[in-house]
Amino acid sequence: MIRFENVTKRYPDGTLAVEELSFEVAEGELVTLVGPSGCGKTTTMKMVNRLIEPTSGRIFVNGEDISSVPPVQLRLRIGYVIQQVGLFPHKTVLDNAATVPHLLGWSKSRQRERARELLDLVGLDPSVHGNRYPDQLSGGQRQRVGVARALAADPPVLLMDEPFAAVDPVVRERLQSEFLRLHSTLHKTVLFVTHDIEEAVRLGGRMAVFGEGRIEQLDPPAQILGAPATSYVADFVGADRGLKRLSVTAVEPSDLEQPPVAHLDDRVDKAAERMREEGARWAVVLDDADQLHGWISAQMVNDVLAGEAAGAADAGEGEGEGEGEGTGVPSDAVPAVTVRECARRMEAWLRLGTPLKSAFSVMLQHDAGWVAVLDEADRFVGVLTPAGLHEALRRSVAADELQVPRDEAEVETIADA
Ligand SMILES: Nc1ncnc2c1ncn2[C@@H]1O[C@H](COP(=O)(O)OP(=O)(O)OP(=O)(O)O)[C@@H](O)[C@H]1O
Repeated sequence: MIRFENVTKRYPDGTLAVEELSFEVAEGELVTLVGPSGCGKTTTMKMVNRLIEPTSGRIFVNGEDISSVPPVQLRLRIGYVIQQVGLFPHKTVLDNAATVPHLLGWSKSRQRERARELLDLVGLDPSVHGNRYPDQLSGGQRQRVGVARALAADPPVLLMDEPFAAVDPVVRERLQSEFLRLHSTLHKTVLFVTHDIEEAVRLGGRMAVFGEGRIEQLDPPAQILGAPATSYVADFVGADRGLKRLSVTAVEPSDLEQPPVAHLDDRVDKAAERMREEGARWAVVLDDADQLHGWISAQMVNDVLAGEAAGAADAGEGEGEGEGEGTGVPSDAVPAVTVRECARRMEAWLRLGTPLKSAFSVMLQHDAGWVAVLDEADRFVGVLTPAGLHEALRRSVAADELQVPRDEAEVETIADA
């Protein structure tokens, strides 16, 4: 959708901002451009809508060499969002959002309708915010209007230059999530410039790490963090790249452990037997529909059984029956207690595909040594433990290096030595 062919930009004062840049962004792809200040990210982006003309080389948008497309016409096809939104202060939010449809000569009612639709899409209520002026909005709301305006004429390409840099971290994270949601439904081709590696990692289907005037690596974030192509990239993404990688590595079935499973209506002594056989100290408890209910521990079961046995022994005293082993009562005198009566609820769960970072956060939040993992249909598929999480991360790095699926990557641990 966007293709750079040997593009160089030298400014009139001799500064070489971009040198022999060649790369391609596929239709519907979101590529983040990240790198230190002055490395040429903005120059690269502004050449796509001809705010800056290359010194040499060619740029294609949707197969068309843009040097032959008049800039104004080109810009109507390319949405553009910048850090200092640049909303017209004397125009209402609705009129700002309708800027491009207005330029395209749409009827007034169609412009309005589209502006309302877009405001809604970016999470602003048109009936509340539509008639306000930009200075009556928060910074985050202004950015949303900027995104709405860029999307109004449904351009296939979106250029975003540090669009969320001026808002506080909490609002930024929310805007990022909303933008990801938007991107997953609208499938625009997006070039997104940012200083912030976390943002580049979170948003980018691929991320382009810029060195001086050139791309050092253009790969999915997980690969950049796991297998940086050069020492420059490794330094740039930082020594904590393993931690950053947590947010782009998804929980997969091969990361999970399979503890014993008990159902609510099972007898606890049977569940205890299963735990004993598998050498486990606890079991996951599922309901009749195989959905997560919670857990039981061997200790909880033993306590219940001992309590029931003592009760039965009291009730049986003086009746002259034979004694059962250990508990002092006949085993068939122990009433059938079900798992339902001693299971505990478990709230710590997540879905397959959740990033490991969120999995870790759920573990910490629930103070749990494991979290249950469910599939799309809410069926229990296994548990993730802290050790499993660590191994998942290491295997995903190894898998990227070997270019194999994660479940085929093996890693050695000190415990194996
Ligand atoms: N109009 C200009 N004239 C001369 N040099 C320029 C001009 N605009 C940018 N540059 C230089 O070109 C280089 C690349 O600038 P550019 O703005 O593309 O970098 P950037 O990676 O976007 O930086 P930042 O993250 O700080 O915005 C820098 O050295 C910059 O000083």
